[in-house]
Amino acid sequence: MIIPVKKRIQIFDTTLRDGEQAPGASLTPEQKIILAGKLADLRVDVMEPGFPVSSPGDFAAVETISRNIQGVEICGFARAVKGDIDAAVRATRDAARRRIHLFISSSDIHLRHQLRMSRPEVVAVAREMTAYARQFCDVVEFTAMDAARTGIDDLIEMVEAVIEEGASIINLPDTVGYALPQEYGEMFRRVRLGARGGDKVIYSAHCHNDLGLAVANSLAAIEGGATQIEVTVNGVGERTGNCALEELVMALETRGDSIGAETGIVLDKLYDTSRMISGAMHFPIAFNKPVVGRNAFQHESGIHQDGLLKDRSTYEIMDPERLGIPRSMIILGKHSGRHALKDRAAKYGIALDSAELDALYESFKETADRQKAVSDDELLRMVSSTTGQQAQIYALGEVQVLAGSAPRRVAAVTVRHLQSGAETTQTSTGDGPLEAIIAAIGQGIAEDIRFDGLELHSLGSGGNAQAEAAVMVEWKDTKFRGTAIHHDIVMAAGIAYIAACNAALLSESEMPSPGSAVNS
Ligand SMILES: CC(=O)SCCNC(=O)CCNC(=O)[C@H](O)C(C)(C)COP(=O)(O)OP(=O)(O)OC[C@H]1O[C@@H](n2cnc3c(N)ncnc32)[C@H](O)[C@@H]1OP(=O)(O)O
Ligand SMILES: CC(C)C(=O)C(=O)O
Repeated sequence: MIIPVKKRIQIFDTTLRDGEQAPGASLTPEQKIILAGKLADLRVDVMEPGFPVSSPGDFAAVETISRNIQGVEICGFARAVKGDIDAAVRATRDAARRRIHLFISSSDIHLRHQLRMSRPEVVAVAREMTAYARQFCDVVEFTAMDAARTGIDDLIEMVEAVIEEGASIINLPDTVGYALPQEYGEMFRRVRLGARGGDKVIYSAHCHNDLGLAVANSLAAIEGGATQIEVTVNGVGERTGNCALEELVMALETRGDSIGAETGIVLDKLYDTSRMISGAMHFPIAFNKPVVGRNAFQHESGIHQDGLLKDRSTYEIMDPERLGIPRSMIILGKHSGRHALKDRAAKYGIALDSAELDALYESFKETADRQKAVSDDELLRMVSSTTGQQAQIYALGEVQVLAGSAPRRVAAVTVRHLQSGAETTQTSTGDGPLEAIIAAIGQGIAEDIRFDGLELHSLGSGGNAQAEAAVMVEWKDTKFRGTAIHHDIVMAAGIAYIAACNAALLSESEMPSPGSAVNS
């Protein structure tokens, strides 16, 4: 069998430059330095950590990243202005591999209204500044800003001029997210074939998402001959953002057979990197965001759940574990069916015959009709009341939490061991109320179960708002998860913690094997 060779696409990450230009996304130099390390671990090929002339902080960030981050080419961004180029050259001086990225507009709209220069003047500046940058740096990337709205002959004229002066990477951006895939790909083909020297340079695409086409346009550029794609993590960037790194990478990974291209990105770091960028920028990730959104691998509909339980490929085109996402998740809610209920109960070691399952299903649907989702804890209580089977080992009794301006928060909880009837009351403190309740419950659980993390989401808003908590624990080298929903965020976390401990302990019970360790 002949395996076709895939084109290697260079990933040029501009999260810390164009990504940071999104209103509200500004990062401190310290944050940029940490995030640059994460991007290097992700193995982006080129990193643009800032715009050195734009502020002393950005200069310092690019300078420190150039000195300390290894294994990635560092790019200094500059207008076609000597002062910008000088700053970019100085800031990237200590990088093991570097490039200067300079840009000037090419479209009539920008020439007339922004630069207020004639075309011959702009081409002359592009030429002169490319030659100037080449004096200091062997690798110069030139961007014809607003290329996608530029007449093809004008674009070719500018590209030929900068190639003559030594630019070896030509970026043709869709600066305002205006292009359609077919025309964007065609622009690359025409410049590549039409410009003198156009066959000797690397082509780069840089797409904005104003019409939701940034990824599609980037893929079209690859078809048109681009071998470098400029991206940002989570698609952050000016206005509606840039081509999202994780979406482009996974499109190539999933459909590389058809596109014939691949990247060097370390897939299992995608999710963590996405969360770090989201946290640092304070930009939440939409639930339905491709690849890294909360719902990307969560399923609530019975028919989909049934298919997934039989074989994941029925409704998932990517394997979440390859992306560093723990697993696909089955969420129990009003659209769920018997297969999912039976499977969830089995994961807690509870076998249900068909009459018990029918009774549970009826009670479940009544509850699910009134709320967004049904937590494991609620399900286990329904199992106990509908089947008489003891489906819980521990239960949370009285809870009191003191929060306020005092430096430490205090929690007192009663934990009941349902089988023995034993009860213990524990008190603990923490920097926040969540930390305090988690510590107090941990003291009340006799077994050595390690708390391994908490996720909180808000369900709804206003008077109906509820908190959904998911707690991960580790028991005998295996991870377990418990979820709970409550109007009180602290209670949601506490109940979810107990549910996770129950999941761990029930996995060892006499009842039939709970199947896979990390339960859905
Ligand atoms: C599509 C993009 O993402 S482009 C990058 C956009 N990013 C940013 O602007 C973020 C950082 N920017 C900044 O900190 C500031 O805008 C600076 C430091 C770059 C410039 O600040 P100022 O000198 O005060 O100029 P200001 O931003 O108000 O105006 C931009 C000037 O640059 C000119 N200009 C814009 N692009 C270019 C270019 N590629 N090459 C040369 N000149 C340019 C404009 O015509 C304008 O010139 P004018 O003063 O003669 O009218
Ligand atoms: C200047 C280039 C690289 C850019 O950010 C754009 O065109 O959006």
